[in-house]
Amino acid sequence: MRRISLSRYLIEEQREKGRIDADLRLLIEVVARACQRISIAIGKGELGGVLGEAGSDNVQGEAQKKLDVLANEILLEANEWGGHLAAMASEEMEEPYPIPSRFPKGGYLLLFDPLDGSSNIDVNISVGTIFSVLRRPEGATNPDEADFLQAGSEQVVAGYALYGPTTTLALTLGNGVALFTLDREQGAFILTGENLTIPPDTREFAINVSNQRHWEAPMQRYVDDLLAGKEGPRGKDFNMRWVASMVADVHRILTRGGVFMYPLDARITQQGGKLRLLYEANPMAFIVEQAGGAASDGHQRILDIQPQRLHQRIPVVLGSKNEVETIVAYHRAD
Ligand SMILES: O=P(O)(O)OC[C@H]1O[C@](O)(COP(=O)(O)O)[C@@H](O)[C@@H]1O
Ligand SMILES: [Mg+2]
Ligand SMILES: [Mg+2]
Repeated sequence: MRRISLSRYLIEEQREKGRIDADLRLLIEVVARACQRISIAIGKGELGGVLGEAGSDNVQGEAQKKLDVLANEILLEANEWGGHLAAMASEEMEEPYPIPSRFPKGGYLLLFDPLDGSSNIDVNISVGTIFSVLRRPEGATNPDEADFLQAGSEQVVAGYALYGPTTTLALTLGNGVALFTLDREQGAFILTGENLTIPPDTREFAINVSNQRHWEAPMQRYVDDLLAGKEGPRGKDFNMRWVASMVADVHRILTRGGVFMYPLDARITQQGGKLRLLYEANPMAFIVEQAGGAASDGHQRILDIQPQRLHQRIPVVLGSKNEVETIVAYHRAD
């Protein structure tokens, strides 16, 4: 079997297929290397002193874990000097991070959720990193918040690393989704899947049902109908999974189908939802669509939403296409 490393895959994408330029190739390589470092830190767990609270809050008022802070620093440090970026934005930082003036600047913007699934860190359950790449708008030499407010359909690259029993990297350059597995001995990501495809139909859903009483009526009705199984209006039994790490739940869907939902909740109406549009919903929506799935906020395609704020949150429904369409139909009927 041909062993294709991420580096070789990217060089072929650049040289033979002309899909990416040298800066984008460097950017993806650097992010992947940062994810390897994060994977190593997570693997050390208690022995590396990386578990527990950092003792600070992020911009969303959430208590930061040591690993939230560490993963953020690793990504910033790895990406600031290569000359491929104009600025970065992170779930963990209030303002965009400008490239320090001592380094050259490039034509791309990088956005990330450095550590997704924070509540799972201390209990040794899979967590991840999610990233998204946009073009720097023309003339934006020192990009500010407004320059990051681009619809998800403008993303040029999106991906995630999943730190599970194995560390995997899912990547889309806008032409399907490829999957890489970290070879820990070699220190390299190796191609282990191409053109990942999410089956259009499913019998598996992922949602935090403990919030049911706070959801809007269409979502309550939909989940009631799933739980009614064979005897209910759907006429079939459904299985449920909820890792509480979006990366892990989305990865399962990419592997065997399913639908993932984090709906609006009466307690968080003000903030618009739980998940972040720019760091979580958009990159995952891009990946899922590239694998033949769909992603909606219940009413419209996530990738069409024009962001208003850097840390905007939205409801998320994504996964198997026909099931996402069914959920949208429940919302339409309301
Ligand atoms: O704890 P809950 O309410 O089930 O929420 C779980 C969701 O929150 C998240 O952990 C939010 O992401 P962060 O850990 O990056 O804040 C998602 O990964 C996950 O799907
Ligand atoms: Mg997250
Ligand atoms: Mg996070």
